[in-house]
Amino acid sequence: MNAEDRVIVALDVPDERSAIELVERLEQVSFWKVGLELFTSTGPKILELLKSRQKRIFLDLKFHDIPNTVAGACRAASRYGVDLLTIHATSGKEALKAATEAVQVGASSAGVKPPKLIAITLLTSISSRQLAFDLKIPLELPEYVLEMLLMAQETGLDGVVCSPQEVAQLRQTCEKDFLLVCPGVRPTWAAAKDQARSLTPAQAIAAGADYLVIGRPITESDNPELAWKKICEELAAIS
Ligand SMILES: O=c1ccn([C@@H]2O[C@H](COP(=O)(O)O)[C@@H](O)[C@H]2O)c(=O)[nH]1
Repeated sequence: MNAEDRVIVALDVPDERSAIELVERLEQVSFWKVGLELFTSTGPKILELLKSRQKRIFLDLKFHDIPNTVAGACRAASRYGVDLLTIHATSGKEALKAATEAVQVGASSAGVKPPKLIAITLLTSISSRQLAFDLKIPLELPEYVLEMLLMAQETGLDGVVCSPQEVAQLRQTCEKDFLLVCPGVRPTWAAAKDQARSLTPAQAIAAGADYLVIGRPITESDNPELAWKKICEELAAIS
């Protein structure tokens, strides 16, 4: 895979028009992430628009609910023929198992390939301090993230979302084909904003990430084409 095929750009915009404008500007981007804002605004139409342009799609709806409800949501989402789909690991083992089965059922009922189902371990906006003091989790952050990964592995998921800071440690615990997808990626020239556990694109890939999710450093740049080009050049330099 080319280095640039490992970059998923987060299409965090408010409506269909802004989304299409960006997709047309960044013609070379082959993998787009549709998240809560855009999907809530446009519904599944945005997925059809991306598919008609032969783009791969990460549908990042971060399901978090009881087993029966996440299973229903995963069945429905898997009918769209997307490539990646997310659920929170904190939904629990029963919900993760139910979701794993549901993606197969949903995809086969629509005659499409099932999405890779990946679990959010710990949002990349959460720091060690917040984990301890706000969420009251009595584990060190790397240990907590590892526990979430082990639960995802045990319940048959295809991978996890984690911060680039945990990737090297997690890679040692999982098979090569278990996906490690990293948001919280920041080139040296971009502001961290609300991301608490970041590394640069080159550092994240070198640490073992399969995919990087990058949004605002590209989409909020005055020159998104140049931002994309700089990230691709940074990755090409290490491959
Ligand atoms: O732990 C997580 C899970 C998902 N995200 C999503 O990734 C992008 C990151 O966007 P930036 O603009 O590069 O910060 C965004 O859509 C999040 O919803 C995450 O950041 N952390």
